[in-house]
Amino acid sequence: MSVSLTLVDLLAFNAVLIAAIAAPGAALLYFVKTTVASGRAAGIATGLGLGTAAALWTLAALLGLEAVFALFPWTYTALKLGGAAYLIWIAVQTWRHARMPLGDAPAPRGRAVLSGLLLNLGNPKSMLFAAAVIVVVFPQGLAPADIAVITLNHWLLELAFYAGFALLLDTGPARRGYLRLKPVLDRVAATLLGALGLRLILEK
Ligand SMILES: NC(=[NH2+])NCCC[C@H](N)C(=O)O
Repeated sequence: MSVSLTLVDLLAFNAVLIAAIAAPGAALLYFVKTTVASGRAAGIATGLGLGTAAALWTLAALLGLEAVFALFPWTYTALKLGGAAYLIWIAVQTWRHARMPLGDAPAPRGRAVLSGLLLNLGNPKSMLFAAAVIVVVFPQGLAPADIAVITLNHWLLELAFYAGFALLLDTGPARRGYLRLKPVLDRVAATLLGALGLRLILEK
């Protein structure tokens, strides 16, 4: 027999999720950098990619797919190494372009969506995190409709968070400050992204 999802369950899930999205990490750093450098449309597109990947990890966890990681640990390792390589690649590109002025042409949005998607798909910890939260927050035996509601809720929350944050960040002073300090800020961002990539490789 399936039990039903309550509003309280969803609110609890959303509270944990907001804390996770807002916690500083590679995704947040990349989102902030893209928004300040390329504007709100590019930021929102990046958030769309990040949020879609994160919601897919939650869907996977709701379907119990973390068992795949337990059965075939190499799938986890492969995803993690792919994610790490991608982060390090972004870090190298960011470092190399640090001294270049920003072009007037805004970054293509399709690319921003794809970057966000790849960045969070290469973070298999997302699924383990979602699985752990789901076990605590939701009752056992969710119906397919509940699974759809939770996934859609997660996706919309991600979009709302990144869109709202992009609007807050994309201001004249933030952009002028960034442009003035671009060579330094890009290298700091590149170093942090590279370090996060290395940490992914080294951690158990
Ligand atoms: N729901 C998410 N967007 N999760 C991934 C992001 C985790 C963390 N905020 C980071 O910046 O790396």
